[in-house]
Amino acid sequence: MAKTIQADICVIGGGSGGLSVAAGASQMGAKVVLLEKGKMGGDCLNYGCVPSKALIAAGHAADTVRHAGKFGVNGHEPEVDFLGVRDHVRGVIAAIAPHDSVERFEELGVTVIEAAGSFTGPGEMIAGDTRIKAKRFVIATGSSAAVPPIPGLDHVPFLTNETVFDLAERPEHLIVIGGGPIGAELAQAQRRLGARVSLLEMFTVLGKDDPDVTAFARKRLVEDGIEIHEGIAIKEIAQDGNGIAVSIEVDGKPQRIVGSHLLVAAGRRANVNGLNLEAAGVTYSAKGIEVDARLRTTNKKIFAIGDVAGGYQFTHMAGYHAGIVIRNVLFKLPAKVDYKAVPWVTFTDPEIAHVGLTEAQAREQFGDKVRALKWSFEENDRAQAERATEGLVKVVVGARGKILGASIAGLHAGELLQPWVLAISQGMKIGAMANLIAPYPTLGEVNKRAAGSYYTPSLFSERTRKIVRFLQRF
Ligand SMILES: Cc1cc2nc3c(=O)[nH]c(=O)nc-3n(C[C@H](O)[C@H](O)[C@H](O)COP(=O)(O)OP(=O)(O)OC[C@H]3O[C@@H](n4cnc5c(N)ncnc54)[C@H](O)[C@@H]3O)c2cc1C
Ligand SMILES: NC(=O)c1ccc[n+]([C@@H]2O[C@H](COP(=O)([O-])OP(=O)(O)OC[C@H]3O[C@@H](n4cnc5c(N)ncnc54)[C@H](O)[C@@H]3O)[C@@H](O)[C@H]2O)c1
Repeated sequence: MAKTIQADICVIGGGSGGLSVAAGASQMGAKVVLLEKGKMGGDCLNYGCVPSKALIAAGHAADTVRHAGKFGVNGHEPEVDFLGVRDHVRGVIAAIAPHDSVERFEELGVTVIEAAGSFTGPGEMIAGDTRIKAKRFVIATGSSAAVPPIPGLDHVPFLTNETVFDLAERPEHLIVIGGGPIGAELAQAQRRLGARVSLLEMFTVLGKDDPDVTAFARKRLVEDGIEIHEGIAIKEIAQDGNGIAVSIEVDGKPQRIVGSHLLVAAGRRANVNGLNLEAAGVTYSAKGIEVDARLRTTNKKIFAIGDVAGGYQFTHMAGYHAGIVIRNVLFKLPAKVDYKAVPWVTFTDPEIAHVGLTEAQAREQFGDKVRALKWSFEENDRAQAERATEGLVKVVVGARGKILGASIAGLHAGELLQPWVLAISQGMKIGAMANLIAPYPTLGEVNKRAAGSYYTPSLFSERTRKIVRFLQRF
């Protein structure tokens, strides 16, 4: 017979979103139950951001050795110990894991149940042998790799983000399906660690970002030796001896690529299976759980946050959602999401970072009032010293210099983006960035210079010259 617990909030899923709600709500005095069916920390810690960034760091180390010659330092082809790389990735996860552990959450006063939750009605669910009745539920069950319906894919072994970080040896030839952030980041890391890599993308690599900036990442992926096949259709996948054969069509012509390993990174699907959402009156579609601007589902006592809510699928958005839910549930405030300053970074080398509107989106909304300001990393002294001159800041401004969006390609683009996130969230104008004193020599000067270029046409015009000449008479 199941025992019953009463709670103020029951959180389903101990990943980026669920842990933030549970920790916050419990420390603010609510009685919280947290259900986790897998590993605490969710995708980000165990199968996502953390292992991917650790693998990228290993790839970067290999690349630094390989190309050290440009600094006059003995550069050579590095020897990569793949087991050592795997240990490094596991070590990084282990260093962060205590922060997300059952022990820490129980110390914070959260009741953690390590079992899958399933609704049995609009206000209760069952997890293992426990029935939970709660005033509010927060569904934070995340997403998993979507497996495209390609003939033959279900008959061959393939890797996803849940298994790729367990590889104990270098893949001889890794075929990656999907050129989004997961595909591009992992393709480059694996290539730099010595694998041959083929990247297959039905549209364009990193197609969600501004092509002016993604061009820099794409160029480097090619220079690294990744074989990119864009605009292709995958017709069939089959076992070929010990390898895997992928038949593709490029401009109507068939081609066959045989690799040793296959990684599927073709988008995500929301984790709703087994939740029995029908019993709770929660509506969902293939995109995820339907939510309103307060992140309430069709059952107003049940919220959905993070990847399962189907919008921006980033750890920082799951964290942002958690804050909105806490304000709604604990403080009874009608807090709503505001997506005007959502940043994201793809951790290829060079990094690609974006916030706000792209130039195309801004022109669609504001027509020819929009100006795009660009500044190249080549003009930055620090980038020259670091030999990292391949990069660009592109800022989109509207009427009276209002900052609408920014995209950056280049070394540390993710760090360089942050002032633009603040500027857009605070509704600032371009003059604010143009007038700040940027320390020399920093990469951050590119932001000031891009902003300053807004004034170039009027500052160096014939009209200004006439005014200056006139004023010099006195
Ligand atoms: C390879 C990769 C790299 C990424 N890199 C980045 C990055 O650099 N930056 C970034 O911002 N984002 C990145 N992401 C995205 C990021 O991982 C997700 O956006 C984030 O983890 C979403 O958090 P969440 O809380 O919604 O879900 P998750 O963190 O996935 O947590 C969901 C949890 O719910 C549990 N669960 C599911 N169903 C149930 C159930 N019925 N009962 C109990 N528990 C359940 C799962 O076991 C899981 O632990 C990356 C993703 C991948 C795959
Ligand atoms: N740095 C980061 O912040 C980061 C890193 C990794 C993942 N993520 C998050 O995870 C999400 C999922 O990443 P993702 O890369 O899997 O998804 P995605 O949807 O961004 O990209 C998937 C790509 O696969 C392609 N594709 C789909 N089916 C295909 C097929 N049959 N053949 C060839 N190509 C196909 C799509 O055209 C698309 O370009 C991202 O959108 C992002 O929200 C973030």
